[in-house]
Amino acid sequence: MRLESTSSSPRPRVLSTQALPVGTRLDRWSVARRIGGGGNGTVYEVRSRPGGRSYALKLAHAPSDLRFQREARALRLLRHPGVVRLRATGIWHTGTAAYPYLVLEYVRGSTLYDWSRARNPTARHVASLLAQSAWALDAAHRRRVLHRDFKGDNLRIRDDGRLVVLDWGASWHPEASPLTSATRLPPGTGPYRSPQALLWSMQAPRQAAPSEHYPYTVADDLYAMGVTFHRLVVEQYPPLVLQEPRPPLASATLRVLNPRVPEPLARWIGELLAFTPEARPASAGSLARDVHEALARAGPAWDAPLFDWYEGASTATRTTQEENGGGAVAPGEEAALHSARPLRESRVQLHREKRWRRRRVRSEVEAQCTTESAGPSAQRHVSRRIRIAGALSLVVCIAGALAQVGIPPGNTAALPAQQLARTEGPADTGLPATAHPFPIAEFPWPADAMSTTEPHARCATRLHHYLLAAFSAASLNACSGPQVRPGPEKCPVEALESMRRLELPIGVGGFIQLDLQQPDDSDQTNYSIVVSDGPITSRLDETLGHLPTNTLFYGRIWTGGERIQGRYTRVRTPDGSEYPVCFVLGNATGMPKDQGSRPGYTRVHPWSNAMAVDRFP
Ligand SMILES: Nc1ncnc2c1ncn2[C@@H]1O[C@H](COP(=O)(O)OP(=O)(O)OP(=O)(O)O)[C@@H](O)[C@H]1O
Repeated sequence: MRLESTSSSPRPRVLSTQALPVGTRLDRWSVARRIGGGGNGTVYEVRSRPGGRSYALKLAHAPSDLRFQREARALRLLRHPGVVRLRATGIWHTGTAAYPYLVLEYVRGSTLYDWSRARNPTARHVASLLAQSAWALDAAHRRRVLHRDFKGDNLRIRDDGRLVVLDWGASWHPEASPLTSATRLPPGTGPYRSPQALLWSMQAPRQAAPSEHYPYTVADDLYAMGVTFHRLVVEQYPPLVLQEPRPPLASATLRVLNPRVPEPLARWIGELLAFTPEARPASAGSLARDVHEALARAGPAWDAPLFDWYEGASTATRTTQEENGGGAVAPGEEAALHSARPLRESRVQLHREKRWRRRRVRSEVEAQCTTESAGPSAQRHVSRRIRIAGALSLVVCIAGALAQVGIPPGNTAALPAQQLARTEGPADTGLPATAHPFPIAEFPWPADAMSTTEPHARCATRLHHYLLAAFSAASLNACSGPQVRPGPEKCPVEALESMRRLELPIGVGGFIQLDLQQPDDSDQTNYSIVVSDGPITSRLDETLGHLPTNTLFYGRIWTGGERIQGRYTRVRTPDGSEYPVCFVLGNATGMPKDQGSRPGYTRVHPWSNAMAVDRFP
């Protein structure tokens, strides 16, 4: 890889890996600005072409830094909305040194503590973030990945309130390359270390062999989470404890420091900070579920700002943020008008988007239901004899399908609609029906739109919906099973033209939520949803060319082969504009099926990529 200038202007002079000049090129990535630096690397905002999408490129300070390899491997194991996504890796060769780098999704927003200072959050906000970070850690722990440097500085809060865990360079996972460390404690940050880690490091020089390392566990990550949220709600670290305190650090103590912290929130934090690992929550997931359930019942006390420094602000000190309902700010931290305005605008935009989603998603479901129930006119006027034949086929199909999923045909009447839905609902996973990775108040999708169990107002019930769909399929296909994907096809000229105008070059890929009609439970269990042949609506989860986040992709999937194939031919942006496009699901070879798939029952990860193509394979 060469280091070069982006233009014909003189090549930028590189002074240090920690201060690359704007315009420096690392492979195809061009530096747009320096975001910040940590102990091991410097993070730059980069683009692969002018005006293109931003990424965060993290360049190692030390040549051949093994942490980068470790971070890349951990991130490849984790695909979760609460975990920063890895786009690419590379090595910058300069002189005789080779500096590894990672290209990550660029997470707009601010770090947890900055976010809190600028916003004076409510207990509900904080609990929502506690649940989100717990879901993200739980997803990692299920994959046997330990973060080992969990702290507020490594959490970024997006503008829409979603939390992303960054900096997995210190993480541990079964295939991690070993990090040599003089201290023998894993890399991490002092105040976030558990009492066990501190005690071990104090005693280790006498007791342990030089090669012995501290046995870091899930309980250490949970303790670090407790420290993070303790600092967040009382603006100080918890006391250093090296022997079990009597009485234990009670939630009451925390509430003395900040009486606005509701008892359950103080209790959760207290439990995370329990001296003995056994007294901490059994898992990050169990904590997340508790928080989520409590939030669903939380009263108005949870909606008051957590800090009182905003109270009593005279109108003279009120800022644009306050005037526009954006919440108060700390004395001395009032946002200047020039930054308050974008803040306000982004909030207004968020509201608009929420409203749009509510309408759009509803109309989406309605449209699909209407199409399926009404069907093409040929079907509507189908003769009585064909209906009878169709009904008979339907019975055979349902019996066949039930046999495939192991449900005795005689029991269909007793089946709740949820069990006939395509997704495995929380009941299948042993989770409470209310469980969701993001508390309802914070998750940008309306609960009704994402639910597979709630019948839609105009779509009688899921059962009805599926019966109608099955009836249509049975009538038309005579129970033909998975449909055959059509052969290769050129992308129509108008689609190529609109992709050119939308700056979607062939080969560019975007991150999508595969099936809009299924809840995003990706972090709860085994990362799978169940899909079947037919139309599909996916949601773009990032900006791609001129397509904004939340653009809908309309297409069709086929599940009959080794891999799932999908073609998208139309997109609709949040402002309602539609464009013809040609995108495939995954890449030219499709998308892998998850374990447990069998004919007629295809499990997949709920998140995937869609790639622009000039011909469908
Ligand atoms: N993907 C990202 N998107 C946006 N900002 C990011 C991203 N990754 C890191 N940053 C920001 O870049 C800055 C430096 O990152 P970071 O501290 O993680 O570097 P580091 O070398 O890993 O630090 P350390 O290992 O010492 O914690 C921080 O402000 C962080 O919030």
